[in-house]
Amino acid sequence: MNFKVAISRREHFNSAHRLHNANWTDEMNLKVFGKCNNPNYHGHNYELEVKVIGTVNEDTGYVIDTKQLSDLIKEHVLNKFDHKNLNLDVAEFKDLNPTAENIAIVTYNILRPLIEENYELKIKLYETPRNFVEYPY
Ligand SMILES: Nc1nc2c(c(=O)[nH]1)N=C([C@H](O)[C@H](O)COP(=O)(O)OP(=O)(O)OP(=O)(O)O)CN2
Repeated sequence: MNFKVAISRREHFNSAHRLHNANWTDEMNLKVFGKCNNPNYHGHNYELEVKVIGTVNEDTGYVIDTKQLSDLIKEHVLNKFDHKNLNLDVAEFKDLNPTAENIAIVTYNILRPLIEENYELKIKLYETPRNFVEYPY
């Protein structure tokens, strides 16, 4: 029997960032991004949920081992983002605004090749307890 199940792993990381569009004036940046444009950067305690949807393996009873999923996230995402300045330290955000939306897309693109091809992958990222994004939607 092919049972399709979604399994998720939650991790967290702390990063600094600044929302800024280099093609705009300072005034425009301040108008659009407000306090998030502060040149001194600011930090968030991000909560990351990685969901894998696939069929349950009859031998293991797993879609994917959560330990394996956690290790993948830690090695490939958290090592890159945790306790880093996203604008300055992370190559993916050199020319990309580190909004919650873009962090979720970058996370998806990092993990997608590492998850079995015929499994679905979904990212949910909480930037604050009240602001979160989902990709793909
Ligand atoms: N579409 C987006 N909008 C905003 C983003 C984003 O990434 N995508 N980011 C920010 C800020 O970086 C940050 O998330 C907002 O911080 P803050 O206002 O402190 O957070 P809260 O909304 O949770 O705090 P309140 O106290 O509820 O205002 C802004 N917009």
